[in-house]
Amino acid sequence: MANQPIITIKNLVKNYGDFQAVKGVSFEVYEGEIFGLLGPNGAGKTTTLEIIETLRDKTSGEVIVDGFNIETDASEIKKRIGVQLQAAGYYPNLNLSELIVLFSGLYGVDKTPAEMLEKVALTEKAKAKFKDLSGGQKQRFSIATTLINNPRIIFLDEPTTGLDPQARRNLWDLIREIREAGTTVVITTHYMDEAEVLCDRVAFVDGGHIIGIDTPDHFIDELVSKGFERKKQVKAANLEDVFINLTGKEWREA
Ligand SMILES: Nc1ncnc2c1ncn2[C@@H]1O[C@H](COP(=O)(O)OP(=O)(O)OP(=O)(O)O)[C@@H](O)[C@H]1O
Repeated sequence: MANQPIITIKNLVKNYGDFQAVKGVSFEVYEGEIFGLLGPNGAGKTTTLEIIETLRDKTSGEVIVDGFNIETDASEIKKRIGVQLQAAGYYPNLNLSELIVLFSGLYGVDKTPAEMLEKVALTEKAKAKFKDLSGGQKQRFSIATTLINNPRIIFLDEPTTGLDPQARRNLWDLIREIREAGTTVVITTHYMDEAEVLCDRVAFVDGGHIIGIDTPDHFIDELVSKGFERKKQVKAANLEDVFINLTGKEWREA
């Protein structure tokens, strides 16, 4: 089946005063894929995402999301996407169930806390406050809130930063499940091992430009075909494997 673009970006530019953070980037995200935006700090990833999410104005260029133009149909785009809130958005006196009810009301949809919390393995935490969750649980809850409006696309900005290896792997499974259920996922991460196992395609962003876009496999094969060799002998396992092996595969923070 041909790849169907669900996001199309053409010549996107963002200036902050005299500084050009995004310098004319063009790319497509295909329907049903996990698409990664990778690159060093300050490369322009978050700025690009926030423009697509309708949270930030562009300076110039064209952004089409699920057939809608960001200039004329931002409200249609908002209905079709799920965006993670900053932690400050979770009213401290409400528990997870109450927060789901609140967000469902804001979106005008009829979602029960039980069904949303079950999706992210937080059923047991229905009465807990957001601030009392572990790092992994906070991320899972925040992903649950992106799904309330049945979005066509969700955007996850560094969702696994600061998580332990088990919580990280658990989040990968959750993200894969969301994709399997038909939602396109756009993610940023600084962990290349994560991008390699999770993303169908990745774009490398540097200095406001896209400097490469392909599947992780193609990027790696191309580098190897140019004669690249790792300096150090790679062992059959790494320290993360040791961590998982010693502490057990089950994550404990459910
Ligand atoms: N509101 C703003 N005003 C001025 N400059 C900004 C603003 N927001 C971001 N920038 C600058 O734009 C550039 C791109 O920032 P952006 O946050 O998009 O990068 P990023 O790739 O997401 O980085 P990180 O990996 O650190 O999250 C940086 O140089 C940043 O300092």
